[in-house]
Amino acid sequence: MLPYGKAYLREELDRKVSFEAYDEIYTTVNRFVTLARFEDPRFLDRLRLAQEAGMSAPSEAVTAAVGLIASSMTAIGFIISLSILSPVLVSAIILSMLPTALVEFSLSSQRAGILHEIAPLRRREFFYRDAISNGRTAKEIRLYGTGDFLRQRMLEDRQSSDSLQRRFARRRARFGGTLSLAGAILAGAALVWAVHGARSGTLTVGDVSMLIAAVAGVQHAVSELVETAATAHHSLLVFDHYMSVVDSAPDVAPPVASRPITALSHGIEIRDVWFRYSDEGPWVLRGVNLFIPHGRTVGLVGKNGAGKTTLVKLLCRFHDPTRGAIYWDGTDIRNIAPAELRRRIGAVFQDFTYYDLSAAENIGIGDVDRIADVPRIRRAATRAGVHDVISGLPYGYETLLTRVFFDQADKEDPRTGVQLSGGQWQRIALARGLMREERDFLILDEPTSGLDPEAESRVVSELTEHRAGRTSLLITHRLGSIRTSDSIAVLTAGQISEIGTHEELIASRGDYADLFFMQAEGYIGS
Ligand SMILES: Nc1ncnc2c1ncn2[C@@H]1O[C@H](COP(=O)(O)OP(=O)(O)OP(=O)(O)O)[C@@H](O)[C@H]1O
Repeated sequence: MLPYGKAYLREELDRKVSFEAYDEIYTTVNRFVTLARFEDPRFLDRLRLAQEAGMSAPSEAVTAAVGLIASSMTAIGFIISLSILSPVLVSAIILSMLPTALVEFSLSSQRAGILHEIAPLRRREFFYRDAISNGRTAKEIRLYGTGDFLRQRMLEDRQSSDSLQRRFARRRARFGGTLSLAGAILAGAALVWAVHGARSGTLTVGDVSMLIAAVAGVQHAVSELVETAATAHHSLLVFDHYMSVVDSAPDVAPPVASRPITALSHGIEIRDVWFRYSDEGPWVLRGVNLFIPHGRTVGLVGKNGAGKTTLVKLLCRFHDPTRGAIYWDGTDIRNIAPAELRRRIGAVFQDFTYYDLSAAENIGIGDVDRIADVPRIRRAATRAGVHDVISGLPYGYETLLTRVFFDQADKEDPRTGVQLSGGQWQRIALARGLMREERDFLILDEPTSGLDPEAESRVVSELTEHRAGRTSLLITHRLGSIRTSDSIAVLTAGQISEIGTHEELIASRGDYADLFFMQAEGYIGS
């Protein structure tokens, strides 16, 4: 009864500690305001270690602490009984354990170091594993026949991490073997001494048998004590990775002068903004100046890699400008709490997210406070031209947009989840961005790139109507859908090279006009 009760309590303690650690780590990750840490491989390695440590290290440390108390008590008991017979032998045994202790502690540090070393390998291994077994990559993998290539890469990484661990295991076995041999020699010497004592009459036969038992007992108890202490040491070292993540400093400096954000009334000004992703990297934005007046739509066009999406990231404050600043009605956005700023922005990103959730949740998540606001969700879906598609799904808005999960209620129903087409998904993402009806600033980064011409024309006219009187930034390569913008800016290699209305830019015969006519020719022929 008692062992079962003890095991239950231990497991319950493990569950509670792991749950808290699990919660804390993801709460910390959610607190990161910018994308910088998510783009830093060193941080991602630490996060992976912290995730593992958060799961195992707390319970290991608890086990080790409990074990430490138990083995200390056993060791003390044996030491007392042996010291009655031979205090010198006790001292010799304890001294002989010192090298073991030093070696064990050094090995536990090395083991923690190896975990750090293999973290990038493990992360890559997970990437390959996920790519091979993920429904979203299955098409390409099959078409290009890359399954074995990825599996090979995965196994290579696994072999590299295995070989690091094997090297450590061998070192440990070598040291452990040598120390055990030294212990056996010491125990042998004690036996010889005891036999000699019995012969000379200083020890009785009873003393000899007790001495043999006590030497073995002390050696076992002390080595267990050392091993448990080393395990605790290792758990603490690993736990350090966890602590370094949960204690991470905020990823943006607190505002110099925090200002409350007010409804946009004048406009958003990007003033001499320079940006590069790292100190060594090339400049992506090189002194961008752009004003987005309140109530107007500014279109932004430019070649691939010109820096359009980067500018969007700065507007949402996923990164801060390296030089220059962005002003919201004259207030530097670095002086506005990021969450407040983002509450006023609605956005549709080029690389939007596919959530394995229902259609309603996939849209409602655009304004999580209104995730249950069905009329608003339907309105957003209608504007994005996806209402009819959703209405035709087996469970309408409640249909899961994934074949990865079962909805408990429909476990037996093959219609439980559906897969949408690329363009339908894009309209879902657009609806998500339109959930924030009263937001001040709408950013649309390639919102119609995957739509068929009919859907595009419908969505463009819906969006034009929706944008009227609202402040928005529209980025697209489809110049036909940008011509109704109040003004259009051309971004060339990180700088605004042209700005004006569609008519002005066509008349000036610059890059925009070239791009526009090139596209138009593609449709009507030359
Ligand atoms: N996270 C990143 N780290 C480093 N460089 C990046 C990162 N994201 C983008 N870049 C680089 O910044 C430059 C601008 O990229 P950006 O995505 O802003 O271009 P874009 O104008 O939106 O292009 P597209 O029309 O292809 O979407 C590119 O050279 C790209 O390689």
